[in-house]
Amino acid sequence: MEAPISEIFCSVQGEGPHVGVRQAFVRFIGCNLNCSYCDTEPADPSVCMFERTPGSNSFENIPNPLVTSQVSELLGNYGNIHSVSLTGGEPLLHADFISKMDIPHLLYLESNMTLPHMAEKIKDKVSYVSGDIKLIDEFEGEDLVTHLEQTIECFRTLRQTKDRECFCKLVVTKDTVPDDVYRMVDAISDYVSCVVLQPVTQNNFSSGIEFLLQLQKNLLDSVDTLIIPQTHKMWGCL
Ligand SMILES: C[S@@+](CC[C@H](N)C(=O)[O-])C[C@H]1O[C@@H](n2cnc3c(N)ncnc32)[C@H](O)[C@@H]1O
Ligand SMILES: Nc1nc2[nH]cc(C(=O)O)c2c(=O)[nH]1
Ligand code: SF4
Ligand SMILES: [Mg+2]
Repeated sequence: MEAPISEIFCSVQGEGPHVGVRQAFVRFIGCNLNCSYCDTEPADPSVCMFERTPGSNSFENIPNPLVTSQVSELLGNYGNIHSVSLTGGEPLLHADFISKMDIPHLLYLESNMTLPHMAEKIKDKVSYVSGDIKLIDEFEGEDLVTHLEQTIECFRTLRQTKDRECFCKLVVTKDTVPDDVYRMVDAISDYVSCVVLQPVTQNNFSSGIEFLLQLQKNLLDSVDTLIIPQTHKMWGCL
């Protein structure tokens, strides 16, 4: 089983309720969405950039695609990691690969939650689910209804259980519509431990602090709600 991977590195989780834990990251190539705010540039698909020494900014180029045993071997270079973040791009596009991974670490899935059938394939392999609600202007009309239904189905499939932590992240921009947030959070609140409002990181987003605090105040009536920015960008780690 093989997959195209853009980078493998060891850093510190910069987002969500586990900010600060030491994690290895496996970033898969390819995404089924096109979020205007996406901070992940399309990589050179021919190579996987592997940072052997965490924080060294020194990368080895490994030809793509990689097989699962290669990923296991590369991850063996990192000690004392809390979990392995499977991200991208959209990792659920590579659910078959993920289902075949065999590593002695907990798996932390970072997903846009739009591929419920793929989620079904790995629901018993992942210990942490960081699921986004994508309130993006890519969808309208019937497509929007389908998108939101698939998101809810994904959260239902990957919901919090005694063996799997599941929380929701929602990137807040100046275009975020409060009622859309309240409606979607209400639909998935039974499946998650908490909701994280993640301020978009981009040059022109006005601080929006009052807006964020109002959203949090209203969401706290129904679900634990945190405001956590992308912290890795504050100190420049990967
Ligand atoms: C790059 S995505 C990859 C995983 C998956 N495709 C997703 O969107 O959840 C990882 C996380 O970064 C967040 N993100 C991407 N660009 C961002 C930005 N400009 N500001 C804040 N969060 C951002 C996404 O919302 C997601 O929670
Ligand atoms: N440090 C760090 N934390 C992260 N949390 C989610 C990330 C992602 O791109 O999926 C990410 C990332 O790219 N770097
Ligand atoms: S789903 Fe994730 S990787 Fe895909 S465009 Fe949106 S933020 Fe970027
Ligand atoms: Mg990132």
